[in-house]
Amino acid sequence: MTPIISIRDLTKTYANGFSALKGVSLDIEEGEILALLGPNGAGKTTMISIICGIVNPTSGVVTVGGHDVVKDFRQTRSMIGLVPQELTTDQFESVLNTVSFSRGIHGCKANPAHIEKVLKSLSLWDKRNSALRELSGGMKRRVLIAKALSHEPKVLFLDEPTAGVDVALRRDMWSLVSDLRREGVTIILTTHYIEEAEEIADRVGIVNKGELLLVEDKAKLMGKLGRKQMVLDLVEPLKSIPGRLDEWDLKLTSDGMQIVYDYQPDATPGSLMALLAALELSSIAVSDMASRQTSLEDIFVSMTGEKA
Ligand SMILES: Nc1ncnc2c1ncn2[C@@H]1O[C@H](COP(=O)(O)OP(=O)(O)OP(=O)(O)O)[C@@H](O)[C@H]1O
Repeated sequence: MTPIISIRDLTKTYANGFSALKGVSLDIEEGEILALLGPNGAGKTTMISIICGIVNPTSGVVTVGGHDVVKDFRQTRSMIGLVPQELTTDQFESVLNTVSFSRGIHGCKANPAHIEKVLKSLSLWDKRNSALRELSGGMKRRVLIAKALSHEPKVLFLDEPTAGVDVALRRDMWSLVSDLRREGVTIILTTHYIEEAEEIADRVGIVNKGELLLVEDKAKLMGKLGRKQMVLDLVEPLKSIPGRLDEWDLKLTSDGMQIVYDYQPDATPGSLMALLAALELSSIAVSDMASRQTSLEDIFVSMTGEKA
């Protein structure tokens, strides 16, 4: 399948000499949800801004729907909806005018029915005649999304869409994302909330210091890098782990009341059962046990050395 977005050897060096992107290549398939994760300053916004034609690349080629984002700017821009981090629109304009005007800017014919549908889906219809400055922060965010959807884009970029928004808006946003995806819209989001990426993305890309460290199907990534941890609560405190349990590489908590076992389920099938049997043979009684999957957060921290 031809990717809807193709990025080849993309670099960006800003005027002050700072190298924000150092050779990124990536294909984004039509209809997928891709989450780009990375610490502050990793280069995510720079990458999005280049695809959207707001920032010029230093070198490399980016195409959207087969069109070059620099040479065919108008064509590529009309296919894209961008929800930026901040509102930069005229604060005195009404919600309805702001969103309708945005559709016009992208060269689309007026379509009041579409604008009404978008405003209703974002619970903004009742506020359509209010000036932007009269809206709460969360409602302004909704306007940003409405603007991005005004011209029925094939690709939607959400740059930190849920930073600082309340639970209700976050929930609405993700249900909107699911609806759009069902309609075939390709969605690329940047987020610091890894649980969000874990929940909604098909693929996850990790960006750090201007490089794309990996991009991988989310389930595969979790399978490959994800590990499990089993915590066993002991009936009696243990001074040290007996030598006969060496093969499991166990850790004992400082109070001696828990044994922690890190393992990769696929790589060592049956090892958990064998461990339980060996514990019994060593007369170590277990009162309870719990397992936890290594999260995307753990994977992210291990790759970038930073918290998201
Ligand atoms: N106009 C500019 N001139 C110089 N440096 C810039 C400019 N814009 C961004 N940068 C730098 O490029 C780097 C990448 O910034 P970018 O906004 O792309 O990161 P990000 O991954 O989106 O970060 P965040 O998660 O904080 O939004 C940062 O170090 C930033 O300071």
